[in-house]
Amino acid sequence: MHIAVTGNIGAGKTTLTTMLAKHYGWDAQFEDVDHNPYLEDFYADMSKWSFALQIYFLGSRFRQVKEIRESGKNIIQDRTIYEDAHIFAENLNDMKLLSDRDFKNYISVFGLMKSFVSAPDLLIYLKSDVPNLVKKIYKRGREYEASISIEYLSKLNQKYEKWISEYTEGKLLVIEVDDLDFVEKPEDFGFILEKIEAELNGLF
Ligand SMILES: Nc1ncnc2c1ncn2[C@@H]1O[C@H](COP(=O)(O)OP(=O)(O)O)[C@@H](O)[C@H]1O
Ligand SMILES: Nc1ncnc2c1ncn2[C@H]1C[C@H](O)[C@@H](COP(=O)(O)O)O1
Repeated sequence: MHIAVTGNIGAGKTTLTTMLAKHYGWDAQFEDVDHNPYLEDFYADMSKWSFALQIYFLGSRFRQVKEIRESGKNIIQDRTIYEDAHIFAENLNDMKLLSDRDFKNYISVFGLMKSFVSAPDLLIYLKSDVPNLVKKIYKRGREYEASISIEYLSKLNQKYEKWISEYTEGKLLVIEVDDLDFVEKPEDFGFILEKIEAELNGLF
């Protein structure tokens, strides 16, 4: 079984993925952030590094897709390949930080890869508003993310809302996380587990 956690930067994906993997004994797949050779440069100069970063994330995410297909294990994944294309690359193109020529090139490679990608059995969307995302990004304290603007996060949130409203590839669970503290409050984590189990009924 393949479960994926989706949502904007700082929504709580990595935290929830870690907690669910521990709770259910699933294997977890995380984003390539700490050893990412482009991320810090990207935040310093988005226009210069956007194409290189998108190609890097696409390759790294496709490697995960391949592992999920081949492993036969229960896997929970922190962010999907769809988000790279439909949220981040598209938004960078809208913001003129990724040229039309590079975006077309990227989308043509993504299109080829897409035919090998199966949607997760369950997609869990962590919905959060921009002020809360800012607070959580600040709490996490990655220095290079200090330059992330409200405008950038708002545009990403709009893309997420549109993408989720049109998502039909598999089961979808939307969790509004702004009033939940699943890190500190066991009852909030319990609330999320109940929702997941209701969706998974029939998949196990
Ligand atoms: N629901 C929550 N309540 C309180 N703190 C949270 C919550 N979700 C995430 N956090 C905190 O916010 C920060 C960012 O969370 P993280 O899981 O890294 O987000 P993401 O992977 O979506 O970018 C972390 O410091 C985490 O502990
Ligand atoms: N495809 C991407 N393009 C630009 N930036 C991306 C992409 N995928 C992830 N990121 C960034 C956003 C954050 O700074 C880090 C980690 O993501 P997070 O949502 O905090 O788990 O990578």
